[in-house]
Amino acid sequence: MSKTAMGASQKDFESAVNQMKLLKKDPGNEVKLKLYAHYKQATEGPCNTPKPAVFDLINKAKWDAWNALGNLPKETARQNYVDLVSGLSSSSDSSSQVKPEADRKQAGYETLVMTSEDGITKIMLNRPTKMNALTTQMYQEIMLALEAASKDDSTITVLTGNGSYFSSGNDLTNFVISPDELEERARRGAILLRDFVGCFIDFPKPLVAVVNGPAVGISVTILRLFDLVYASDRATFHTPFSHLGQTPEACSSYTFPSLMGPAKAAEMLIFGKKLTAAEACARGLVTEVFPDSTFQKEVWTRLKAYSKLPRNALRISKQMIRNHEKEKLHAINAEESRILQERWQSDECMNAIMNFLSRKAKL
Ligand SMILES: CCCCC/C=C/C(=O)SCCNC(=O)CCNC(=O)[C@H](O)C(C)(C)COP(=O)(O)OP(=O)(O)OC[C@H]1O[C@@H](n2cnc3c(N)ncnc32)[C@H](O)[C@@H]1OP(=O)(O)O
Repeated sequence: MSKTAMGASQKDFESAVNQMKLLKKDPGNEVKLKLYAHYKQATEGPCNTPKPAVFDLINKAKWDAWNALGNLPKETARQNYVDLVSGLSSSSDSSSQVKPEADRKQAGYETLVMTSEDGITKIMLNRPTKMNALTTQMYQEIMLALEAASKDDSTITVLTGNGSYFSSGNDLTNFVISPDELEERARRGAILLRDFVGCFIDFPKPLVAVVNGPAVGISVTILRLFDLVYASDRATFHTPFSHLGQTPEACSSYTFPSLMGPAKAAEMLIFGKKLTAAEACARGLVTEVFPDSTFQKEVWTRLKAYSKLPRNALRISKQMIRNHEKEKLHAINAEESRILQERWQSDECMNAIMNFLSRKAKL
């Protein structure tokens, strides 16, 4: 769609609105909120409706997005809307050409980069501008990637993050839903969580976390299910569950007390104390800390050497260490997921999410 010196014409705008109706792929909540806000600004001007009630999550998120545009001129909003739709249409045009199943599986992941060389399969979380926050799609892709890695001929599997963060944990926009969807979404979220954590409990090969930067929430608790955790000295480890009206997951209600003792576990899991990499190492959550300046070089040199060790011996030793606890871990995982299903429907949790989304609270 061409721009004129005056920006998008009314005709361009109307055509973009129609194009949106034909879009095959859901562009995600974040883009939908931006489109909504620019549409309202282009057609009605600055936000002019009363702020919805705090528990009306979906309308509140829409109102916030529109209100955030302030006095943006209608013409600019119109142009932004047209640009947004045009970006979406071109990406969906290219992805709508149906690829053969085999090709799609190879090209595969939208939120991860998966590579395999020197006996190491690397799964890299790839949403660096969102601090690798974990969307529903990402949980699903990680499960698929782990399944593929468990069957490939690599010796070691590595999980790491692209950009400055390892991961900021669960993507809080997963919770932007209308109140009548809440119960069903919480139910599905609990199943997703149980299956996701289950993949780590059952993973058959040595699994290594290369923690390139800060880790939050589930990206911290899951670490106890890895065999090695290497951290940059820039990494921090933060589990602010109570602040979010939530409770521990990934078996951490059991693994953390048994790893560091109940008093230290309580400091992290109940009171949300953020640990430095050195503190996490002292508590046994991290295997070794490296200076950030040499982190990648040192870690990958080490892992390449380990990957040359006899593959079956590594795999069997890992299973011998882990098998004692497997059944117990699955039971704990199921119970933690059940409790979170209830928590996600609580006022405490909804308030905390709204505070983050309206930028009132950050960790
Ligand atoms: C179904 C399974 C559920 C499993 C249960 C799991 C529970 C958890 O993991 S609880 C932990 C949840 N995570 C958080 O509460 C972190 C929230 N994020 C933050 O507090 C901050 O973003 C930060 C401290 C991680 C980073 O702050 P800062 O360096 O100032 O960067 P920004 O806040 O500007 O972030 C850049 C960009 O990324 C978006 N983002 C970051 N983290 C998340 C997140 N967890 N969920 C959604 N979005 C996130 C942030 O909103 C910014 O986006 P834009 O404003 O669009 O640039």
